[in-house]
Amino acid sequence: MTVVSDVPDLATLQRRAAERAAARAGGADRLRGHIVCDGLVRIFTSEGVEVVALQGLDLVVDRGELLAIVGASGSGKSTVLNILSGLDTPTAGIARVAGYDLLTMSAAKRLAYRRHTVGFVWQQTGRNLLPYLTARENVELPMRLSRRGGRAARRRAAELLEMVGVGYCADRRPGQMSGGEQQRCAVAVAVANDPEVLFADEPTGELDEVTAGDVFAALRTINAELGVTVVVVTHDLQVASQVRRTVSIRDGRTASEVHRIARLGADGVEELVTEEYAVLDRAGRMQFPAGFVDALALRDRVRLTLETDHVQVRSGDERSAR
Ligand SMILES: Nc1ncnc2c1ncn2[C@@H]1O[C@H](COP(=O)(O)OP(=O)(O)OP(=O)(O)O)[C@@H](O)[C@H]1O
Repeated sequence: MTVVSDVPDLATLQRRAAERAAARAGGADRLRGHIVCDGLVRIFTSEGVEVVALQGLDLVVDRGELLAIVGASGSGKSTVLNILSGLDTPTAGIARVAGYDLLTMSAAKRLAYRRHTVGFVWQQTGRNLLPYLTARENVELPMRLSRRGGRAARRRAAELLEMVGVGYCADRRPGQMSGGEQQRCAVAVAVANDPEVLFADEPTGELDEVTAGDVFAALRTINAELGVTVVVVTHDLQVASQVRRTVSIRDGRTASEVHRIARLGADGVEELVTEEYAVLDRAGRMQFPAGFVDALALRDRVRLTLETDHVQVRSGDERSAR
């Protein structure tokens, strides 16, 4: 069993996660679209005022992926996560996770979905762990509640704590552990019942950079070793260096994606490169990264020219066009 300190590089983890996920799914051809959001809309009404939190969000996450959703405060990140985790219902659109239709699901199915298909890690450590139980007892608890107690549960709890690098905390209560250790323990609790998908909402929001890195290492290990699809929501833009794909949300829509991919460099050595993509929705709309808009002072209208293999975008300002 792999422990956090032995974690291999991102590319190796990516391959391992894909292999484990394919094994879970029953073949590599069944990996596509573990999570699908299509034209997802969520409108809140409070005191007669409508707030459009999501306005046609598109997102596809494959089985076994490790994905971060980033965005400024109020961009709609928590709204997406609440919908995907079955806590909230969308107003319109498509939201499907592991074959469950989150719009039409009955209350009984929703409960089963939340108990067995998905796991959660929340920002507040107090929401993840019971303070009067040890780390091992916290991890055992979900299994006991699902009638999977006994020696097997004890063994799995110990293995999971080792896997996320806090095996040495097994007999400590949360109050005797650091914030980072508690969050890694929370990751073990979240996957105790072997969910297909793990959602984490700002899991490192209360941690410093180094400790946050340990928590991400734990999430990567769980993703690679168990083949669990992992979706992390955060406002921390630095997170792109910790995961393979980062989706950025702006104004309730998918704005752009950053992919980290392994490539062979000129010297024959494998290197990780970062590529940024804008997301085109079905109506052909896309959002430019804010940095591009600022750099060229793009405003209101832009001039488009179709070339043989690309589209050129220039300022629509007559003076700068001359
Ligand atoms: N229950 C609600 N009632 C009314 N408006 C809401 C509700 N929940 C969210 N909103 C609004 O929807 C928009 C998106 O909120 P959301 O919490 O998803 O953003 P976020 O990106 O997670 O922000 P943060 O990083 O600050 O948590 C915001 O304008 C917010 O005020």
